[in-house]
Amino acid sequence: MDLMFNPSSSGNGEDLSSRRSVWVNGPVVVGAGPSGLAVGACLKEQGVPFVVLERADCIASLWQNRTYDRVKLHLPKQFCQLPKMPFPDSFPEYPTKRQFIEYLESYAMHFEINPHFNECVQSAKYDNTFDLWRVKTVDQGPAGREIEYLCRWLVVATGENAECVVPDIDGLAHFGGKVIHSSEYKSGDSFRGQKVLVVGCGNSGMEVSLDLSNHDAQPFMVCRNSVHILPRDIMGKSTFELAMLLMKWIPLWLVDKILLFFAWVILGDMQKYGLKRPNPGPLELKNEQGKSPVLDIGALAKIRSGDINVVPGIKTFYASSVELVDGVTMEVDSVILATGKVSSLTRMDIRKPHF
Ligand SMILES: NC(=O)C1=CN([C@@H]2O[C@H](COP(=O)(O)OP(=O)(O)OC[C@H]3O[C@@H](n4cnc5c(N)ncnc54)[C@H](OP(=O)(O)O)[C@@H]3O)[C@@H](O)[C@H]2O)C=CC1
Ligand SMILES: O=C(O)C(=O)Cc1c[nH]c2ccccc12
Repeated sequence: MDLMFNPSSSGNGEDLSSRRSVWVNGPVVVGAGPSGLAVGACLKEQGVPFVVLERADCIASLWQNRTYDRVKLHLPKQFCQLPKMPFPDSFPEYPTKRQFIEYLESYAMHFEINPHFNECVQSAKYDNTFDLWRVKTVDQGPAGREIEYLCRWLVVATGENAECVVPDIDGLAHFGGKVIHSSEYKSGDSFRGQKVLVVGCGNSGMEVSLDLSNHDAQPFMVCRNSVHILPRDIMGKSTFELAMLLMKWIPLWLVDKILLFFAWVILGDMQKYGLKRPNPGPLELKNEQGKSPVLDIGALAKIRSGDINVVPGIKTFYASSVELVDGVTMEVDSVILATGKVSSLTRMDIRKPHF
């Protein structure tokens, strides 16, 4: 039987060398992003042994490898800090990418969380016979070694942004220019002087378009549908904080009306620029469809000034141009797909216990 309990590892899953099955005397946590680290810190404080499995070669790989250089948290730091260790006082209200990563690294070090890197979870199945989880991983290295972790508890902390959404748009394969997903975008520096089609108008599409414009590129941002744009701050307070505060006292629909009133006063009517608002309010939309409102950090001013152009949905790509649903065809040099990300839960085969 390949089930090998390993008392010498004292439940921390070390000393695996050639073994294929490892007993973890506590939970297995999948993912070493902010949530996985937070779970690890809380378990550590309680003296519960655990193992964190991470497919990348570092903690917080989304932040380290799949965000652009100038990104900042767009919610104030008090809403983004992890349990038991606040952000340093010296950090600004909206920490930069570098600061956030620095904080997460010192957090992992402080709580002595040492994830098993380069181990990608393929499946997690609950074995009703033995009353334990069987978590299968594949090493991301060339050997592709497989390990099965056996544990009684499983924490999946793989986040909502694990996999890039790359839509199948007509003709895109024939487009001759550069095509990247927004998660590969680092800076507008390499797009100077180019006409760049940014597909999608969520927070990524808006922020990438702003960054492109700040680097003397000419962004065209596709808004095929509608989007809620809110100011990041309202009268010196973050919109998020204001929304959370109001929600304690008044119903969600009324908070939505208040947010939209402030958005209208501060940002004006954006419809004339091709940015229609969805019918449900911003909080209702987030609650019911998980769609985040855009928090404006400067893109709207660029849209108003004509430095960023909003265009409708895409019909077809050609070798060096794109045809839009309104019949207009325009030459573009590059395409950035700011079309979102999804959780990796559907890729992982997770079977819960049946009682
Ligand atoms: N500074 C920060 O903190 C930042 C935070 N984020 C967060 O990351 C998460 C992901 O954001 P983001 O990457 O913007 O993804 P989103 O899922 O929020 O937005 C995707 C956008 O792509 C559009 N889209 C998808 N497919 C197509 C298509 N085939 N043609 C045209 N448009 C298309 C969607 O339009 P439709 O609505 O019609 O489907 C939508 O506008 C969010 O929670 C966001 O708040 C992102 C960037 C910066
Ligand atoms: O950061 C995100 O992805 C969000 O969705 C933030 C968010 C959720 N609900 C809000 C209400 C007002 C402002 C921001 C948000």
